[in-house]
Amino acid sequence: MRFYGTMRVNARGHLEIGGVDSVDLAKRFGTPLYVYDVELIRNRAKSFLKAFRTMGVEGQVSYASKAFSSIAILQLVHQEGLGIDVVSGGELYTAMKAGFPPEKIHFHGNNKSPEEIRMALDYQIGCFIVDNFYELELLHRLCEERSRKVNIQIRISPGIEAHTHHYIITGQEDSKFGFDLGSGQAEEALKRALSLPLYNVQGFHFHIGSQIFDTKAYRLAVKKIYQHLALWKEKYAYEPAVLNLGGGFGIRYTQDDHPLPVEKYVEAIVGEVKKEVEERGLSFPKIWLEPGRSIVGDAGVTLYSVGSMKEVPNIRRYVAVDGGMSDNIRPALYEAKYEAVVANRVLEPRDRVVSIAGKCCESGDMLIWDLPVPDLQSGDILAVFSTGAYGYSMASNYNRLPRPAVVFVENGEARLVVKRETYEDLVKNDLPLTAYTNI
Ligand SMILES: Cc1ncc(COP(=O)(O)O)c(C=O)c1O
Ligand SMILES: N[C@@H](CCCC[NH3+])C(=O)O
Repeated sequence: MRFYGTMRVNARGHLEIGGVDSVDLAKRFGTPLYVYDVELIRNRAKSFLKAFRTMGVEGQVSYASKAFSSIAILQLVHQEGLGIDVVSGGELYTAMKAGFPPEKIHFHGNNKSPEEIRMALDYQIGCFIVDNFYELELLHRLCEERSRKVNIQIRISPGIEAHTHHYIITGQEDSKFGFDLGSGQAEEALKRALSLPLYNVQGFHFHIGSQIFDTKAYRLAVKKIYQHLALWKEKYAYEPAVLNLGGGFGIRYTQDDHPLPVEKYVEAIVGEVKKEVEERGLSFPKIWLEPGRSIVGDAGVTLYSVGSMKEVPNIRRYVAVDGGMSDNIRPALYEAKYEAVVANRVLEPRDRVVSIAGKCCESGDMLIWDLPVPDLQSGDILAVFSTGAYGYSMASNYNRLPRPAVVFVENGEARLVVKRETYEDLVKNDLPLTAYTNI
């Protein structure tokens, strides 16, 4: 097992994160528990910003808050100088509750409701990423209603298939997101947007997918869009002030993943844009990125307590933990792979192989197949790595399991940032049959 960030093994042979013993964390806050290495999050945010500075270009880095949204994480990324992207009224509300400056928020989504749009207009957020013709008209109508002019970016689907799980590619032609580039939809969207007086068309956005390990698809997408930008300058005298390339930068879940340092993505993207604008005599736009997973993904670790075990003779040993698909749906949804250690016995030889089952009533609720471990006992603490992105944010109350607590650790201190849900939380919106029939 390769440790990273502030993780290490302490003198008790326990996994330590942010200078705090993870076994103590499990005792103090209970399990399952999401633990975030704050220093690692800060460093990831800094690396993106530094990469732009090193390249000598203006960049905006907006954390994709769908990866993990809570008041504390948004305050943390704000401290580090990032903007954010939100995709729903709920994410926007969380950002406003966190005191996030509205001008540094931009709003994504392929089906923003009129209520969500009005809310964003009233908060005076920085930019709307317009996804489709319906929204192009709707947003403008609501701008008229509120007498407000807004910044927009046009989301393009560039027709690129990035090499990743087919559920998380988004830039291909046959996609629910954005205006298709090849068929002329994107041009039509630009033409219409330019004719609408309450729009300031900042530029274009694309996001080609998630958990991408090379720079090829980004470079290709830049190349593709510039073929059109040169033409659009001639036809509409329009050049984008912003080119937003979304997120998608891969992280390490297991030893088979070999992510690039974030600087490499920034270098490749900036390099490609520079080449294109120089060749075509266009002006250099401000480049925006929207990393989610690469900011918080490997900074998150989930701690579970080991409970029951079952041996299927000559086949497999199942070890069940006190969480599962309710706090991490990714193995069931994407066949996502994870690595883990026994946090209270990290240095012991890992001479057994077991499969880690969740506690939900689904055969598919398996967190890790074939994990090497020491001889496990009920009560051991299992630490699953790289759960920081799309773990808590995709958690559910399936089987009426309360969602875990979330703790930030830094410099030897632990801070509770999301309370564990209670059974009372689970029923607080339920109404008895009598109330229901009276509505
Ligand atoms: C529009 C957009 N931007 C940014 C992201 C963040 O992606 P990632 O977490 O892979 O960096 C996503 C999610 O895939 C997205 O849909
Ligand atoms: N939720 C996904 C990725 C999709 C991101 C949102 N466009 C994951 O866990 O990997």
